Amino acid sequence: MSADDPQQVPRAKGGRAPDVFEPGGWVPMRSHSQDEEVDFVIVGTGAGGGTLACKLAEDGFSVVAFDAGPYWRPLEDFASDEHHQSKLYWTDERITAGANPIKLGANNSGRSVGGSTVHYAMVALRFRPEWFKARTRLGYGADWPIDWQEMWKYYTEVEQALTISGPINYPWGPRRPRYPYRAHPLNEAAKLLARGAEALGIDWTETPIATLSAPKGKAHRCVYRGFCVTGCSTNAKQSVLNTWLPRALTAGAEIRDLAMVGRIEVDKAGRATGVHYHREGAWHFQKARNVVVAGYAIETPRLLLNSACEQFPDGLANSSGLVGKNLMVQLNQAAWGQMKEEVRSYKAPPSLTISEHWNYEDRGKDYFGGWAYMSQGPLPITWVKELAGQRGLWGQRLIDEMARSNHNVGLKMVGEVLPDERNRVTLAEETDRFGLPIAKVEFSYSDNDRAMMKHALSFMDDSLAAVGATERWKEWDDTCHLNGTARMGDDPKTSVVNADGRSWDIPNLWVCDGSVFPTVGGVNPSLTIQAIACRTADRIKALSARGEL
Ligand SMILES: Cc1cc2nc3c(=O)[nH]c(=O)nc-3n(C[C@H](O)[C@H](O)[C@H](O)COP(=O)(O)OP(=O)(O)OC[C@H]3O[C@@H](n4cnc5c(N)ncnc54)[C@H](O)[C@@H]3O)c2cc1C
Repeated sequence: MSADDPQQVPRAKGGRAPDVFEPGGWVPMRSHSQDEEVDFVIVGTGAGGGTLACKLAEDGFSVVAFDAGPYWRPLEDFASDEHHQSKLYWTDERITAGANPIKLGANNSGRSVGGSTVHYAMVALRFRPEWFKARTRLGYGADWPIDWQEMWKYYTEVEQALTISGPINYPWGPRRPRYPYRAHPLNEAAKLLARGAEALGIDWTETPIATLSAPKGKAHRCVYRGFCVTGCSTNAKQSVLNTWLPRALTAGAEIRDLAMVGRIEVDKAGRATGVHYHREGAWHFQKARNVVVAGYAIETPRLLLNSACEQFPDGLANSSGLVGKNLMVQLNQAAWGQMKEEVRSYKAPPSLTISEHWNYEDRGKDYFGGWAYMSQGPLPITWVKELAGQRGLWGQRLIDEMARSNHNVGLKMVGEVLPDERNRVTLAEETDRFGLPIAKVEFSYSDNDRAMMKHALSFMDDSLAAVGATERWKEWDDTCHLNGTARMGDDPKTSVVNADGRSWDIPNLWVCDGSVFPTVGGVNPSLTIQAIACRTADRIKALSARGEL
C-alpha cells in the first residue's frame, strides 16, 4: 500500500460508468492522473460527500471523489425485487456490541455512488431551530457551532436542488419558502395517520419528500410502485446519485467508484498528502491538497482510526479522543394494527404524512428530545421479517398473517437519542478482505431513550385505535440513521472538527457527513447533512479566497 507500488496505473476513465444519467442528457466524466495533486479528494459520495463534490467542483476546485460502491444506472440496474436490491447496502462484517447491539445493513448504510440516499425513504425535514443550541435552549445534549438562521438558507438551497414535493404551509417551525413541487396525493396509510392525528387533536401534514410529484426535465414523476427503499428504478427519486452528482460531473469532478480508501497519508509536517485506495485488485495512491472524509458515521471514524501514524498514534483528528464517540442512532419504533378495509400501505412512497407535534411540544414529556412519526408501507420481504423477528410468527400463523397484510396499517417514529460517549465506534482485532481492521459498534439505550419510546409507542397506538385498527401491537426494537462520531464544535478539547468541518489537528483534513452532528434531533438527517455540505463548500471557497486553505 505504498505510493511507489508498481501496480498503480493512472486510469484513463474512472469507474464502470464514465458517464451518468441526468435529466437533460449524458455528461462525460473528467479523469485525473494519480500524480496530479488535486485540490480535494473526497472519501464517500453520499449525502455529505456527493453534495460537497458538486459544490466544490462548481466553485472551480479539482475534485476526485471515491466510493467503495458501484456507480449504478437505476434505469438499467435496479429490479423490483427486495432481495436483489440488497446489493445497495453496506453489508461487510462489523462487530456490534453494547447492551442493545444495533442491526446494521439495510436500515443503516449504503455502499453506492450516491451513498445511502440511493435507497433512502426520501423524507426531507429541517431541524427544529432550538436543536442547534440544544444545551443552552433546551438543557440537554450539546450546542452546535452553527445558528439555525444560517442553516435555513442552506436548507432552502437543498430543497430546491432536490425538487422537494411538499405542503403549501408547513405547520411547524419558522416560515420557509414554498416547496418547489406540490405534495403527493395521499395513499390510504397516509390518510389513516391524518385521521388519527385529528382524533387526538394534533397537527399533521403531507411529508416533504424527495421524489417528483410532476415531471422534471426528462425525468418522470413518481409512479407510486413503492420500491423506494430498495432503490428507485425510474429515477423519480431525487437522490444524490441523480441530483448533485450529474452537476458535479458537469463541473469537472471525477467519481472513482468501486474504490475502497484504506488509509489517509500524512507527511512529517502533519499535513494530509492523499489517500491509499484499493481498486481492481491493487492498492493505489491519489495525491491531494485536501482530504475530506465523508464515509458515514461508522466508516468515517474507522478510516480516521485506521490512518494512525507516527505523528498521530491514536488516529487522525483525534487529539480530543472523541473520534468514534457519541454515536447516535435514531429511535425507529413502530405501532401496527389491522383495518377492516384494505389499506395496501406499500402503494406509493412509504411516508406520505407526518406529525412533528412532539418535536415542537415540550410539555407533557418526562424525557429530553423530540420525535416525529410517519405513515409506513413495508414491502413483503421486510414485512415477513418483521412478523417473524418481532412477533415470533412462524409456519401457518405467518402464512395467515401475510395473507391479510393488505389490511395492515402502521406508524413509525424517528426519535432523538442523546449523545453519550459510551456509544461508540472503535477498531476490532478482526480485519476485512483488504486487511483493514473492521469497526466495532457499541450501543446501549439510556433511560431517556426508553421513556421517549414508551411515550411514542403509546401515542401512536392511541392514534391507530382512534381510526378503528384492531389487533394492535408494538415493535419495541428498531433503530435507524447513525450520526455523530466526529462531532463539530467550538472547542478542540470537546470536538473533532470546527463549524466548517475542518479538523482541529490537521488543517487540510475535513469531515463532511452525518458524523459531524453534535445532536441528532427527531427528524431524518439527510437534508441537514446536505445543508451542512453546502455550507462547508461556501466556507472553503471563502477561506481559499483569503488564502487560508
Ligand atoms: C433504508 C434507509 C432509509 C432512509 N431514509 C431516510 C429518509 O427518508 N430521510 C433522510 O433524511 N434520511 C434517510 N436515511 C438516512 C440517510 O440516507 C443518511 O443519513 C445519509 O445518506 C448519510 O449521509 P452520509 O454522507 O453520512 O453517508 P452515506 O450517504 O451513507 O454515504 C457514505 C458513502 O461513503 C462510502 N464509503 C464509506 N467508507 C468508504 C471508504 N473507506 N472508501 C470509499 N468509500 C467509502 C460508502 O460506500 C457510501 O456510499 C435513510 C437511510 C436508510 C439506510
